[in-house]
Amino acid sequence: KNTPNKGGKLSINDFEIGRPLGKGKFGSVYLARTKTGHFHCAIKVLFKSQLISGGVEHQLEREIEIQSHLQHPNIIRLYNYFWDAKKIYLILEYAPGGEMYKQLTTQKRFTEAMAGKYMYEIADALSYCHRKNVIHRDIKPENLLIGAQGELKIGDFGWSVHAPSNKRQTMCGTMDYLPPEMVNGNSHSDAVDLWAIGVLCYEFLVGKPPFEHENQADTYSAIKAGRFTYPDFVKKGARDLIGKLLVVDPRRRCSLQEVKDHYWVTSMLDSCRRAAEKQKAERAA
Ligand SMILES: CC(C)n1nc(-c2ccc(NC(=O)/C=C/C(=O)c3ccc(F)c(C(F)(F)F)c3)cc2)c2c(N)ncnc21
Repeated sequence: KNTPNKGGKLSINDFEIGRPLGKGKFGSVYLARTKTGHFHCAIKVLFKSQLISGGVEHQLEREIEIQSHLQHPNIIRLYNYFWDAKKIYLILEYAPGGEMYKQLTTQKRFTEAMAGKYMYEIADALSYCHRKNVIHRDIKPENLLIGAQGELKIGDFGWSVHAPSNKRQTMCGTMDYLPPEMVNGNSHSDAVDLWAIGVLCYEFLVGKPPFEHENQADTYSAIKAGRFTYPDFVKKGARDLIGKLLVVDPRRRCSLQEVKDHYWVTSMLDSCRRAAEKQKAERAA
């Protein structure tokens, strides 16, 4: 396949750079394509100066190695990387659907069918990561993208070096997605991802996160108490799933497999598939 060759001496000269797709804290992301074969990708340019503060170079390289071995339909692929004197270039799978949070902002909130499908996709991607001993993917709408078929893609922006996404005012350094064990400064396990997708499911359906309050202190105490309410339009199935994820005791949260097998998620997946079949039949007709 004409993807950038692995391990070969790749350089920025092998690519034609297109329009900027956006700016992260550690650098910008551009649409690009390989000169030979016109393979479309996204290139994230990171400034070494901002990344490497004293000998974390090998840690970065090891972590990028881990990330480049993650291959899942709901995780943005890191195809390759290289650097020159000043910059690190990440060659990434391009997500034509753009940012999930922009969709959420324009649509205000997602239908149950979309929210359920996204919950299946993110649970599938995270169980893949956990099997590979990768946790703490920074799960929030800011780090999620949409692929060519409208599928959810986890795009990690500077995975180990958290680039606080300066996308939304409230999101900058937000703690809306922090679980109680982290608010209390306890150690955390992959159960933080379970809490985060509970917050995500709520935000997909309601349009704002469950513990959002005017001031941080109220948000903290609501998170620690696991205290939140549902608007009337949130139906029983969704409440059942969210209620099994937003559990203060990390050991009592339901597993990713239980999310994928949850009756609300499977019924929403079926309705999405039926709708897609119907659309395909109409197009074919
Ligand atoms: C602007 C817009 C919204 N945008 N942004 C993307 C995009 C998607 C994924 C990424 N992924 C990463 O950054 C991954 C980083 C690492 O795995 C990593 C691991 C260890 C490290 F030390 C490091 C290091 F940074 F510290 F080196 C990194 C980045 C941008 C995107 C896209 N793919 N398609 C369309 N639009 C897109």
